[in-house]
Amino acid sequence: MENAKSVKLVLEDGTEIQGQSFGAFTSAAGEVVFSTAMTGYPENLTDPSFAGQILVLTYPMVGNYGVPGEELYESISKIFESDKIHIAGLVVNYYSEEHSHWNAAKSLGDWLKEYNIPGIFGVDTRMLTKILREKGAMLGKIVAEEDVELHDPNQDNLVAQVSPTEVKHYGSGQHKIVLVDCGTKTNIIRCFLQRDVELIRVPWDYDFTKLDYDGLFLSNGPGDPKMCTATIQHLQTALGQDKPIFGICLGSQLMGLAAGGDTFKLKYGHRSHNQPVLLSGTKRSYITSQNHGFAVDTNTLPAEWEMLFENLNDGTCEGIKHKSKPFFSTQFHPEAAGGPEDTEYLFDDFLKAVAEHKATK
Ligand SMILES: NC(=O)CC[C@H](N)C(=O)O
Repeated sequence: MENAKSVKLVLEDGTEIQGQSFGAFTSAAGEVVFSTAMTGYPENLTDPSFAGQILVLTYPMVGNYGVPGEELYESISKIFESDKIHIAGLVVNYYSEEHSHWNAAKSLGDWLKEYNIPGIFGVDTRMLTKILREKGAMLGKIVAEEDVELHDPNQDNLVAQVSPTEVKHYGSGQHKIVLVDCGTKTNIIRCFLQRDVELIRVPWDYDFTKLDYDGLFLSNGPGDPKMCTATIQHLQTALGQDKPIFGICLGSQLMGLAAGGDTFKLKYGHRSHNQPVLLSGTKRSYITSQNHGFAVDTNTLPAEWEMLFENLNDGTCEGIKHKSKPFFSTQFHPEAAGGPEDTEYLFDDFLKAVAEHKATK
C-alpha cells in the first residue's frame, strides 16, 4: 500500500515489529492472541469474545474479500456476530487493499476505521505466532504516534461491557429458552430461531431463576470466566433444579465453575476452525470452530460430572456433562460462524432434552 504510515507492534517481552498502518491510525493495547483460521474475519472481528484482544491472523493474505453489507434476520444481524467490531487491534501479513466479492460493501481497512480500530500489516505473522506459542499469549500494543501503556484485559469485567442491559424476546415456538447473554454471537440466536423456540435474551447478571422457562442456555463471552460471579451464582440455583442447561465456550466454563470445578488459563488458547475434538466414550471425532484462552480443569470436577469432549491436540477439556441430569456444554462453537457446522446437531440434542423433560412434567 503506497503512503501507508509506519506503526509498530510491541510485546511485553520487549519484541518490537515494524509494520504499516491500515484501519485507524491510532494506538491500542491488549492481549495478543493468534488465530489460524483461513477465512472469517467479518465473523471473528465482531465476536464479542475477542474484546480486549489484539488479533494476529496467520493466514497470509487478509482483506481480499472485503466486508459484507449489513442485513437483518429477525431484528438481529444476519451477517455479523454482533453489532460492532470487538477486537482491540488487528495484525496481518499482507493486507489486500483491493477487495473483490459479490457481497462486499466496503474494505476491511475502512471498516476498522469506522470503529477506530488500528490494523498493522507487513508483519511476519507466522514468525510472531511461533513466539506466542513458545512464550504463551502476551500483552502487547500497536503504537502509532502516541505511546500507550500495556493493559491486561483479563483483569477487567469484559462481560459486563459487552452484555446487553435489557431483556429482549425473539421468535415464537414450543420451547421457551432463556439465553444468558455474556457476549453472545448472533449465530447462536439464529441457530435457536431456526428451531421451535421462543428466546428470552437476558443480561449476564440478570436473575433468570425467577423466569418461567423450559431450558437454559449460557453464551460465549470475553475474558476470565471467574469475573462472572453473578452468573455463576444464578447458575448454581439452576443446577439445583433439573431443567436442561446447555453452555457454549464461556458458558461451558461457567457451568464448570458453578458445578464446583475450576478453570485455568491455557498457554496460548485455541483459535481456529480446525480443532479436533473427541466425543467421550466413542471413537468419533469432530472438527470444530474455537476461540478460547481458558478451559475447565477436568480433574477438579465433582464426581457427578464428566468430560464430554476432549481436544485431540492437547488433551484439554472441550465440554462437560452431568452424569444424570440434562446439563451439558461445549468449549468449542457448535454454531460455527465461521468454521465447520458439523456439531450444530447439539442444538437439536439440547431441544430434545428440553422436550423430554417437559414430557415428564
Ligand atoms: N469464546 C468464548 O466464549 C471465550 C471464553 C473465554 N473468554 C476464554 O477465552 O476462554
